[in-house]
Amino acid sequence: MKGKQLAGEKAVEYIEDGMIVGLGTGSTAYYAIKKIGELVKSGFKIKCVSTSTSTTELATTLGIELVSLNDVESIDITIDGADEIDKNNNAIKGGGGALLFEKLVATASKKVIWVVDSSKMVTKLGDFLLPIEVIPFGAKHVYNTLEINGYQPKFRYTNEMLYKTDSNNYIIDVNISNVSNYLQLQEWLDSITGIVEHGLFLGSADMIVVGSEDSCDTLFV
Ligand SMILES: O=C[C@H](O)[C@H](O)[C@H](O)COP(=O)(O)O
Repeated sequence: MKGKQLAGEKAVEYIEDGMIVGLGTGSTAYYAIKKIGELVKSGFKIKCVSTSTSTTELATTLGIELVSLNDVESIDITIDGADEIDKNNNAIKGGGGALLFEKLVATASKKVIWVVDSSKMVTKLGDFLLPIEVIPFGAKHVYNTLEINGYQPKFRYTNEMLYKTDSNNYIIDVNISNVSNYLQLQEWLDSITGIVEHGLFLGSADMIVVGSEDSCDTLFV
């Protein structure tokens, strides 16, 4: 827990007064958002774009001004978590189901900082299942395609109900531990009708802040 806090809070040091800031989702981004709340209380004038309803709720309680992604030209800096990051700066994201908005916000950002504890840094992606967001219509057919191709798909459930994203889509989690060419996998997933987005974020961060028990390292990538 300490590593997440150290990383989340460290990344906030890169925010300057007047910036437009992308707010990630999850238990590490949580610490960054709390710290941003303190900046706002101290007088910083920043506007933020949220990546999920849970982040919107947190930011609102902290008095952070939120704007729609549609209402900004670009985002100066985004701070977001990740589920796994390999040595080539490729990540799996979406454990919390926010991958679609997170990818849209990251794409619109001039600088992206991933904040993680050291357990998220891996040699190879794939211990964590890759989340794939699919529209409900025909979702079983997308599932079948993933299954036939060996990805051991699992529909995500919460409280015994199919999990629904903020866009009311389903998540299918797949096993990519046998994959070595992520670019090829990305291209293939992007080509499947019914897949809205997936949690492969290939080389899309500018900086990674890795927290451990008592310190954190900043990697510029
Ligand atoms: O959908 C959720 C996001 O991609 C999170 O940033 C990711 O799952 C990491 O979350 P946490 O910091 O809670 O481990």
